[in-house]
Amino acid sequence: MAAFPFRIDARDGRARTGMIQTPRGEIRTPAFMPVGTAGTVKALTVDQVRQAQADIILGNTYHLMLRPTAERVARLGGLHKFMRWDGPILTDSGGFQVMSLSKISKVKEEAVTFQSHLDGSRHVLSPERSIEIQADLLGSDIVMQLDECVAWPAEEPRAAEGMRLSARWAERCKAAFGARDTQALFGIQQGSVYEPLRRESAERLIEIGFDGYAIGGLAVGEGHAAMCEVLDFAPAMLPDERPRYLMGVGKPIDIVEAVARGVDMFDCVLPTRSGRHGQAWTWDGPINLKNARFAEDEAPLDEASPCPASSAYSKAYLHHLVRADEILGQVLLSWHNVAFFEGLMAALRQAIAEGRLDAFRKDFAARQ
Ligand SMILES: CNc1nc2c(CC[C@H]3O[C@@H](OC)[C@@H]4OC(C)(C)O[C@@H]43)c3nc(N)[nH]c(=O)c3cc2[nH]1
Repeated sequence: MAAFPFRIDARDGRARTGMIQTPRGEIRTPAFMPVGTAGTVKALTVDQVRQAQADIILGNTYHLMLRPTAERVARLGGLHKFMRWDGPILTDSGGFQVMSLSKISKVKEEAVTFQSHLDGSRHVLSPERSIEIQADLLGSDIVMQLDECVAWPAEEPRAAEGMRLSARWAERCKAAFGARDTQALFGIQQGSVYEPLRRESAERLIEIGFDGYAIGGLAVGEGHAAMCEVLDFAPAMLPDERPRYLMGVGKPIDIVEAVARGVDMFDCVLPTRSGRHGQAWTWDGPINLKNARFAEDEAPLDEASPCPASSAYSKAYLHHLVRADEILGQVLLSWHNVAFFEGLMAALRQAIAEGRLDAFRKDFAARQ
């Protein structure tokens, strides 16, 4: 197992900024990872994703094992070659998607069994099978353990049951992963909103030993305030010298507040999903280009941005594309949004490096 070197260059309170060194390139932290669920960051080419300043993207076991199947991706040279992305890829283990997407899923000690949401075919996802798919077949650089993300709200006994199953699966994932030295394996902390359970989860993961530690079980409907309450104690339970990844988060304000509480890595479908629906994220909060007020607004979304989608096209044109349901509207807004999220991360890294994160947070919150 390769503990990719993680260099922390500066700290501001609990926040850190630095860099994770991987065999396929560097990841500047705090980092935002665009989601490429089925082997594509939806509506964007990998060149546009790279130009938007993303260092790493996400792939997913659940989607790719169903279509085109992980074996086919392997026969075609692995996920990087298949989708022409030459930077690092992090893959999620599939547990979360089985629970949220598939039909008739059953969680047992041995494995999760489920029916495909595409054609109803039956599948089995065990810790060992998830590691095989991610590490051997897709060729992911950062592999996530298979876990059970318990739905929110969860009573403490149910949360404890899911957390302990995830801890046992963490052990099996570590054993299946073995001593690979060019790929990393991350454990996932569970325990819902309960501090004692989060602590037990962290202790069990540290005992097993991982290259990085994710905070799972959040961004599942609890809302911003409840998420921040958990983040007031959960990240600090994880090793300070390893990367901390908050799964599925989030809106810009969620990211800012989680960075301030010690989180280093984020993923969310929001920039691409909202872009496909006409929404553009800006420093003054989100706007929807479908709105008539943009019909003759000749200004671009952000003329200071290096991303052409943000600085070269008028809002009037984007308004037209969205109203006409033109594919280019989805492309340009997805591109702008990914560039905006990466620009937010760059601003956060700079604020931490200069010791002015609190001022940044206050100013950012006031403008949303
Ligand atoms: C949105 N809120 C949210 N997402 C979560 C995830 C999945 C994150 C995956 O879901 C997609 O984001 C919706 C992303 O696109 C793909 C590529 C499908 O994978 C990413 C989680 N994953 C695991 N293994 N365990 C968790 O406790 C967990 C919690 C989450 N909370």
